Amino acid sequence: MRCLYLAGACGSIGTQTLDIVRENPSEFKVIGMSVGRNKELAVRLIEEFHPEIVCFRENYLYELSYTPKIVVGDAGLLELASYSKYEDEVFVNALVGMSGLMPTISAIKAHKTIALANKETLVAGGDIVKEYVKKYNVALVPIDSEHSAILQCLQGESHKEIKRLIITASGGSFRNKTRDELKGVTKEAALKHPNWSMGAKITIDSATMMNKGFEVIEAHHLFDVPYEQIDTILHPQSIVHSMVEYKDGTIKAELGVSDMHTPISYALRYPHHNVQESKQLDLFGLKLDFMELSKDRFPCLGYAYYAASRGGIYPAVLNAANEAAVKLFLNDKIEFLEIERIIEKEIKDDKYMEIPYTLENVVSVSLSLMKEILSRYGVD
Ligand SMILES: NC(=O)C1=CN([C@@H]2O[C@H](COP(=O)(O)OP(=O)(O)OC[C@H]3O[C@@H](n4cnc5c(N)ncnc54)[C@H](OP(=O)(O)O)[C@@H]3O)[C@@H](O)[C@H]2O)C=CC1
Ligand SMILES: CC(=O)[C@@H](O)[C@H](O)COP(=O)(O)O
Ligand SMILES: [Mn+2]
Repeated sequence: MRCLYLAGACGSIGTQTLDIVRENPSEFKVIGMSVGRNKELAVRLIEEFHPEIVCFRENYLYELSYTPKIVVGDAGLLELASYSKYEDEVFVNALVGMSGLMPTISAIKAHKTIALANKETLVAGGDIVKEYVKKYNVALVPIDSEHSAILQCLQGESHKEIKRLIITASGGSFRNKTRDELKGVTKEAALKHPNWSMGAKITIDSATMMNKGFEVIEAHHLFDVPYEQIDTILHPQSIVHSMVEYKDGTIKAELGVSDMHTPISYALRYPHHNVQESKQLDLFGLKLDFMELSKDRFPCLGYAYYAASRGGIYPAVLNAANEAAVKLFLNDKIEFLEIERIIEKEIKDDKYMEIPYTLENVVSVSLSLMKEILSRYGVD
């Protein structure tokens, strides 16, 4: 029995993780969960899964039929991640944003396997997280669909044979628009992803292509592949979830329907696939297009490579500026194109070069930058 600690249980990845637990009660048990601001959903999930420890995002009064250990807020997330009683424990990080970094580190210190959806963890603190992974000798398994695909394509292969990783991108909600047509696009339109149903932040990240930039950084850390060997390609159907090209010309790809249950299930069972049948891809009539992904059309992708090349704290600055800018866009404070302008200004600023890359600095610089950008527009 794998014992799960699920942070972000009420979100898109969180609820899909719980679908898998619900269908496989002999394989998985939820020992802990963190719930969000949707009180009704939070209570429903707690009553259904009866975790021993629950982290509430805010300090409301909840009426429950039993008495779990209750913890609250950011400190509570760390308690949830550190709580440990069982043999085979997995911390599923389905939080969104910078809030995912410290709980990941606490869970590593508690010797838990990490099933990671929260890509911001690796964008902001990749090298530091990897040091902890090594020191505590835990497994870090990606949930993100592209990285799940790459992980599968790398099974049994040796690093020296890899030519490049090829990460596929759908193009997001505005993929058919020119840059001129992006002026004045609405939040409602931005939130309509063509292929995946996901939380609001990642859907906007997909529309700006920052999601792909983050995935390049995430892949670099997960698979120890240099940035020069990580490419992206436009693939509007999101059927090929990513590929690995080998030096002998072989390309391995992972294909499937656009359903996050599959990569979540693989991460929970790694290195095994689910033995029960789920949604199958219909190979007849399958149409697969691949096109160049232009950094002129999608500058955020270029910003991610640029921040990565600057190294040190710059990927954390990229992440924090993006997180604040997306929040402003979702709060109707800025236009869509302002997101990339806010990010560009920060990553081109030389002032961050003097800041040593430590965990403390990653957290403090990120939080103060987010606060500063939000305060420019009167948002907390
Ligand atoms: N959704 C997807 O298909 C995919 C997502 N990912 C990545 O997975 C992560 C989760 O994404 P997704 O599920 O879409 O996001 P959602 O917004 O749907 O869910 C995130 C959950 O985390 C909770 N949360 C956020 N911040 C905090 C905090 N500070 N303290 C406590 N709880 C918090 C939210 O609470 P509340 O309910 O109050 O908002 C919400 O329930 C992201 O990093 C995303 O990039 C990667 C690949 C695919
Ligand atoms: C499902 C998933 O992994 C998302 O990160 C997805 O990749 C978003 O799609 P695009 O960023 O390719 O639009
Ligand atoms: Mn992805």
